[in-house]
Amino acid sequence: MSTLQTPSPSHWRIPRLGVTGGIGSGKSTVAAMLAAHGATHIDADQIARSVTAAGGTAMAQIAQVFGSELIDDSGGLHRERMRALAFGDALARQRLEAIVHPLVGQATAQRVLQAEQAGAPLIVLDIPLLVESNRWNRQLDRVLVVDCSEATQLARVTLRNKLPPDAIARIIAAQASRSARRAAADMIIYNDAQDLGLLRAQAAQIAALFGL
Ligand SMILES: Nc1ncnc2c1ncn2[C@@H]1O[C@H](COP(=O)(O)OP(=O)(O)OP(=O)(O)O)[C@@H](O)[C@H]1O
Repeated sequence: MSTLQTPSPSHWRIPRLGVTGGIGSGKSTVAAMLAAHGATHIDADQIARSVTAAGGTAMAQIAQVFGSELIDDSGGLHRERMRALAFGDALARQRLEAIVHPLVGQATAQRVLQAEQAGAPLIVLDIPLLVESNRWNRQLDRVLVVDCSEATQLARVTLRNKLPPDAIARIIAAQASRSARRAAADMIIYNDAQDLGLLRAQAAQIAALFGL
């Protein structure tokens, strides 16, 4: 478990809760449940998709560095080629991340500011690669990890994305291990049950910890 950092009263601000977990763990579902209790949900994945959509802030740089090969017909990032590149060429992945991640960070910071100005009681940042990247640590007050077995991840992602098992296994292997994720957690929800009611009850307990 990481050390809890309580801001001093003079710097007191709206709490920021990072929610993370492996692919298919249920983090977006939990974040949406917390939003139903009144939290503002900021989705880093959705922000990453918007900066790499046609006209997105990352696209000019991506075209400059990678050429037209990574651009789809609409002018956005060609996701299928990007995935193939990212899994086959570590250097290319790093170059792409060096373009995209700072822009996601900036857009996220802007959304946080907007949520603070709007007086949100809790800001939930849904960040798939929170543990893999060390850029978020200092911006979060607490980290909630949604954890489940690889068998559960495989079953859920097979159902949702219709991806073959070996492709899902590759994604799981490229992400942080369960133990690394749990070591970064202040709170953990174990989400192996196929039961949204149970998950909702756990999310309600977390929301209550923040006074929601
Ligand atoms: N406890 C549960 N009971 C039933 N279905 C669940 C449960 N938890 C998650 N799911 C389902 O599993 C799928 C994956 O959940 P979700 O999208 O929240 O995961 P995620 O961690 O955000 O995944 P990704 O990283 O791929 O975006 C969804 O279809 C969701 O409805």
